Amino acid sequence: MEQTNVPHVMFLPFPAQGHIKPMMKLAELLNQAGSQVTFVNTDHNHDRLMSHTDLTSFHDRSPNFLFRSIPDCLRPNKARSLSNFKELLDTLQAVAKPAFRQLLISTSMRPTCIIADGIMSFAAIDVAEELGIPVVAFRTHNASCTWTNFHLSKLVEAGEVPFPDENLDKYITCIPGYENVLRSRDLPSICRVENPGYSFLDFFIREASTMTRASALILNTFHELEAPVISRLNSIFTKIYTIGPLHALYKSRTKDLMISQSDSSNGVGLWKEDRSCMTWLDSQPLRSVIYVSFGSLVNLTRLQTLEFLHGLVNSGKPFLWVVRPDLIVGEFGIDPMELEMVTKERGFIISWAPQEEVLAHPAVGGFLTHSGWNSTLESINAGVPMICWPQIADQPVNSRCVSEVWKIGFDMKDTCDRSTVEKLVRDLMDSNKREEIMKSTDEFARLANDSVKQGGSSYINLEKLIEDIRSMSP
Ligand SMILES: O=c1ccn([C@@H]2O[C@H](COP(=O)(O)OP(=O)(O)O[C@H]3O[C@H](CO)[C@@H](O)[C@H](O)[C@H]3O)[C@@H](O)[C@H]2O)c(=O)[nH]1
Repeated sequence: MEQTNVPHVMFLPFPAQGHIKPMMKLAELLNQAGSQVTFVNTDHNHDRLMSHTDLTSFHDRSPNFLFRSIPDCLRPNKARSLSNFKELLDTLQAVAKPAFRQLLISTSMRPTCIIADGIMSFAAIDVAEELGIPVVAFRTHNASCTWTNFHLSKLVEAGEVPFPDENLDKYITCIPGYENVLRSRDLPSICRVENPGYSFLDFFIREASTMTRASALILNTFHELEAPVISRLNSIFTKIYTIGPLHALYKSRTKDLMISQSDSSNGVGLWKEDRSCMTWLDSQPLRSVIYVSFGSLVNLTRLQTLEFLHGLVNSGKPFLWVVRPDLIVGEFGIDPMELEMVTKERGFIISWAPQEEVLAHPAVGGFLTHSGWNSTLESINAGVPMICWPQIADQPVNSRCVSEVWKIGFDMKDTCDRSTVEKLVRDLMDSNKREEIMKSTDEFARLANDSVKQGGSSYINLEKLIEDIRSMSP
């Protein structure tokens, strides 16, 4: 394989929007700092990304950037949604490692390093070790959930997972630093199992362990938000680069480098954005709108959709609601026309929003979210308080941190009824509770914004990462 002094970084994200998006931002930042980048998606996501990407403007701002793909071996017409997640994970585990190895040995320019998603360690680490290429793990969760995941096997050993009884409000004892924070119900969703051999839990225990063979860890968070747990993570990784919020760091760096951006997601995404909501937002009063989105994976039943709908309408607040097309075609889904009829007066329904821009719009005063980490971080950065309705993965941990640690929102975990939705929307949007919450929301927004400016913690950590990758070059 050819060697040059230009560092070549190969990215391997897990095939989901919430993983690809932050890794793409970092990939572009490294590319703009002089690295050759190869970004490896699955064939399915590669095609989706290409169909929504303005490649001309992309390559104008990010030259020397190659897209490559590997199969995921799921039937082409099968949705890569939550309902097929287990099948996707199974096929990926069967094919990704040999396909990635093949790609590495056939590439004309040997990578200086691989930045692999923490939950793609099964595909990246053995191969990288065999070929002598350093790997840096990128975990797309926050530090709190990453730390929690490193304790999954301890939770099983201690008999705290599977949950010993029906009381989900019991505090967990074996995660240092979280003894008075996390209850059973706040653990990652994979802990809600009947027996510890359950494949998702087993998979995440294995991945957490394999990931520790990486030489360093990248987290999309900022030091000022999670300093205590980041220092605990230093007992596992001596080198940790906290470089979040990455979307904001991206904006800050590209501004400094005077590189133009096309739109909020920089012209790269798995869904096509509908910008019509921006005009609607322009017509709404200051801080009056509640933005509602459950990310790219979470599904709602018809019943849940109706509870949210009535709660929102009864709150009397205008709302902007992202209803993904795949959300409403399911067996229990709701017809978007039906939704639109009921919401006509106060609501605006959209299939995919330019979310970063929506959250930054002055009309938006609150965010009803599933607590995906990207959404949470985007909300923190925009200074928008949250109502959290966590469902899967890291979301229960994130919502607990939002309500109990950072105090920037409410957690409606494990409830879904119209009266709770109505009450929490009113509390968040115009009660004296809002005043309290806004104090910490404003403070964390300030800290997030400072961290991505020149001299800020995330800005400096990105420079360290760039330097460390350069020093790996022969
Ligand atoms: O209409 C929309 C809705 C979402 N987004 C973007 O899509 C991303 C969604 O990411 P996230 O909030 O993290 O949710 P998921 O897509 O559900 O992400 C998965 O991956 C994340 C990172 O690992 C986890 O934190 C989540 O729990 C997991 O569900 C964000 O950047 C949003 O800005 C849009 O641009 N438009």
